[in-house]
Amino acid sequence: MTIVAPAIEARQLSKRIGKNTLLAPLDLTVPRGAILAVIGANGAGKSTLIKLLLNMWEPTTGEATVLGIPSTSLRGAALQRIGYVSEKQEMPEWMTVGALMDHLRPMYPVWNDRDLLDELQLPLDRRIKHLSRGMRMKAALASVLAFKPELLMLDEPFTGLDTAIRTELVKALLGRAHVENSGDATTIVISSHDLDEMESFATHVAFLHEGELLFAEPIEKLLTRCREVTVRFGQVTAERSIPTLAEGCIAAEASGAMLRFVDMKVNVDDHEGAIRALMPDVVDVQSEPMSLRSIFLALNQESRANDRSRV
Ligand SMILES: Nc1ncnc2c1ncn2[C@@H]1O[C@H](COP(=O)(O)OP(=O)(O)OP(=O)(O)O)[C@@H](O)[C@H]1O
Repeated sequence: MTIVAPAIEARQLSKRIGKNTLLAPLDLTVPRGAILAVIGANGAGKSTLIKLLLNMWEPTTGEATVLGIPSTSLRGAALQRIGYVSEKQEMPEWMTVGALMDHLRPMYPVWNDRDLLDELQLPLDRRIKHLSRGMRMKAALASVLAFKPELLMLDEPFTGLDTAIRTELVKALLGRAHVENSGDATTIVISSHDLDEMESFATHVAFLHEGELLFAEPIEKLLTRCREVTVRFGQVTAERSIPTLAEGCIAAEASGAMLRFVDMKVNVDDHEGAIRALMPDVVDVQSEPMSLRSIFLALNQESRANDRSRV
C-alpha cells in the first residue's frame, strides 16, 4: 500500500520581516480532500501563510511540504498541480475570457474548461478589464479549476461578491471537492472573513490571531467542544464567580445574577450537569451550541480583554 503524503504539512513555519513577526512558528497538517477554512481578523497572517506555502515568500524558520514537495522547491511542473486565486489577482486585462482560456490551455497536461464556462456563465468575448468583480473572480476560478488541481489555495475569494455569485462559486468548488473517488478530490485551502459561508462547507478550520495559530482541527470537533453558557445564580454573585471559571472558559460577562461565558473545552455530554456540579449555588444553567461566527467573536472579545489587561 502506498502512503500518500498529506496535502500540506508545516513544521515550525514562521515569517518575520524586519522586527515584525507576520507569522509565529506554527505546525499544521491538512489531510488530502480536506476543505480548510483559514480564519482570523484583518492582519492575522492568513495571506502570509498562503504565500509561504506557495513559495511566494521564503520562511524565516521551519519548513512545509505541499503535495509531498518541499514548499521552497515549488516551481514549474509542481505548480501545474496547484491552483491559486487571490482577491488581488492580477490578470491580463486586455484579453477576452476566451483568449485567456486559449492562452492557458497548452500550459497544462489536463485542461477542461467547457463545462466550467457554461456552469459559471462566463462571456467568452468580453475583455477581462470589462468584467464585473464577480465575473472576474469567476474567470480567475475557472482558469484554475480547468486544470483539475490537486490543491486549491484561495485567498479571500468571496470579498465584495453578492450572495448569488458566492453561491455559484461555492457550488463550483464543492463539485471538485466532493467526487466519487475521494483520492481524486481537490484539497481546498480558503481564507475568508465570511464565516457563515465557511461553516456551511469547510471540513477543517484554522484560526490565526495576530500571527499565531490558535488551533487547526476538524470543524465538527471545534463545534462540539465550544458551547455558550448562561448561568443564573440565586444571589447576586455572578461577578465573583468569574475568577473561579475553569481553564478554557473565555469571554465571561457578568450582569447582576447572570453570568455568560464560552467554554472552549467541553468534553462531557451532560455539560449543564457538569456546570451545576462545579457551581452548586446556580439556579439555572443553559449550555448552547455555537456557530463558527460566535466562536470567532468570543475569541476576539477575549483577546481584546487580554490586550487591555496587559496595558
Ligand atoms: N511586506 C510586508 N512587510 C511587513 N509587514 C507586512 C508585509 N505584508 C504584510 N505585513 C503585515 O503582516 C501582518 C499579516 O498580514 P496578512 O496580509 O498575512 O494578514 P491577513 O490575515 O491576510 O489580513 P487581511 O484579512 O486583512 O487580508 C499584517 O500586520 C501586515 O500589516
